Order: sequence, then structure tokens, then C-alpha cells
Amino acid sequence: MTAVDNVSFSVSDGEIIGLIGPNGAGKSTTFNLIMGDLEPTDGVITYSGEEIQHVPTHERVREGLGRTYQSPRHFEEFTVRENIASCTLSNDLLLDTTTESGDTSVEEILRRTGLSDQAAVYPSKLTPAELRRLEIAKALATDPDVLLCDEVFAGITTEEARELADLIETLRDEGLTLLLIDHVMEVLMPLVDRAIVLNFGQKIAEGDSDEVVANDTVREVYLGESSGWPDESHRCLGPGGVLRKVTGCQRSLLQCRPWGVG
Ligand SMILES: Nc1ncnc2c1ncn2[C@@H]1O[C@H](COP(=O)(O)OP(=O)(O)OP(=O)(O)O)[C@@H](O)[C@H]1O
Repeated sequence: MTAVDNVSFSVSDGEIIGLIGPNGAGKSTTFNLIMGDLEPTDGVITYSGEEIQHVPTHERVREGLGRTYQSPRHFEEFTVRENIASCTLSNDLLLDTTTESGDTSVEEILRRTGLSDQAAVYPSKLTPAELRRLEIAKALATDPDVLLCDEVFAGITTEEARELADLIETLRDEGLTLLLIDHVMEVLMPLVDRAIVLNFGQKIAEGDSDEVVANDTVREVYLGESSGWPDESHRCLGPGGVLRKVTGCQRSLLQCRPWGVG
């Protein structure tokens, strides 16, 4: 089975792009290909006009690509400040984690991500929402131009997710380009300029939020049928063609404009 098959899309400076699709659709694999964690067997990935599919990950990061991980990755024995400092590309910052100079300074990143009060705290003491912020803070420490966020809204309350969405919008206003994988559609869809929908490794739709949620193929993938309103009894085809119940994220997509339940 091919995890990501012939998927093609482009991203412009300053856009917020949503990459959505059912579990196992190939979203994280797409991130892994963009970052160089996986090498494609075919095709090209270009960044700033240059082909990068054979460029090592650390060079892609230096060129301005950054990412967060679905499962937070940090050092438990480091404080929040030390975790962020450990991700900076500057040796100076590694030696002096309290510097306040420069866009990538640790203190500035703590402030931008709302983690200043947790700077001296160890990750085990953070809430799930703060851990998501730490993921973003660590990625910001590499001073990215393009930030790939893998399910930053997962496992936190909708209100916390909306606060993170505000942070993401601020980052965009500051000049970042963002690609977001997420299943929390009611927070994601109003945030994105454009959404790309994957299913079984293939792109099945692309457009603004309204276009995507009204797309028959997308509805079919999320519902297993092209009409009717969702309820607990709806079932859909999951990865491998297995029938399964509509999940929270699928209902959450259905609650987005313009379908709007109720
Ligand atoms: N290292 C791997 N080895 C083999 N198969 C893999 C590997 N990583 C992912 N896959 C498979 O590739 C497909 C795409 O997985 P991927 O993690 O990209 O999906 P996803 O859309 O991010 O799903 P989710 O929303 O559940 O995170 C799945 O069928 C998955 O089981």
C-alpha cells in the first residue's frame, strides 16, 4: 500500500493550510515527506523554488521548515525554557538560555507562546494545552518561515484549542506560513485559508472551508454517503474499507459551515 500517492499541492507565503482526512489518510506521512523524515519513492518537493526531496532534514530546518509532532517530543529532565533552548539553532542561545536579544531568543518565544510563567517548570507539570504550546515553542526556536503543526488541537478543550488558534493567527500575522493537520474541525476550518483533503493517501479535495465541507466526495468519505444529516447511527468506510461509526471528528466536520447542524 502507498501511504501518500501522487499528492500534489502548493502553499503560498502567509497562508494557513489545513490538511485533513480520516485516520490513516496519509497526513502525517505527508509532513514526514516535507520535513525529510521520509524520502519519497517518486515525485518532487520544492521549497523556495528548489527541489528538497533529497535534502537532509537538518538542512531543511535551517532553510526555514519547522514542525510540531502529534505526540509531544521533549526532554522530561529539562525545564520548559531548557527544552526550547535545546531546539535553537544558535550555539549562543544554547549557552545562554536567558538571552533576550533577537527574534529567536528563548524569552521572546516563551512570551509569544504564553509560556513565560512556566519557563522554569518541568514538562510533567504542564497541562495538555501547555504541552501543545511547548511543541510550538520548540518549533519556533528553529526560526521557521513555514511551520507544520501536527494535531496541536488534539487532547485539549475546545476553548484551549481556540486560544491556540489565536496564537496561530498571530504567528501568521508575524509572517509565518502554516500547515495544520487536525481533526478538530470546528476550530480548524474557520482558521484556514484553504483545506486539502486526503483519503487513502490521495488528495480528494482542495478549496476554502465552505467548498471543502460542501464537497460531495468529502461528505462521502466522512459519512459513507453523500446526503443526510449525521447522527450516532451513521457509519462510514474507514481505512481498509472497514465500516465504522462516525467519529467525533467526522461529526465535527459536519458541524462546520455551510452544513451547520440545527
Ligand atoms: N512507518 C510506517 N510503516 C508502515 N506503515 C505506516 C508507517 N507510518 C504510517 N503508515 C501507514 O501509512 C498510512 C498513513 O499513515 P499516516 O500516519 O500518515 O496517517 P494520518 O492521516 O496522519 O492518520 P492520523 O489522523 O490517524 O494521524 C496508514 O495506513 C499507516 O498505517
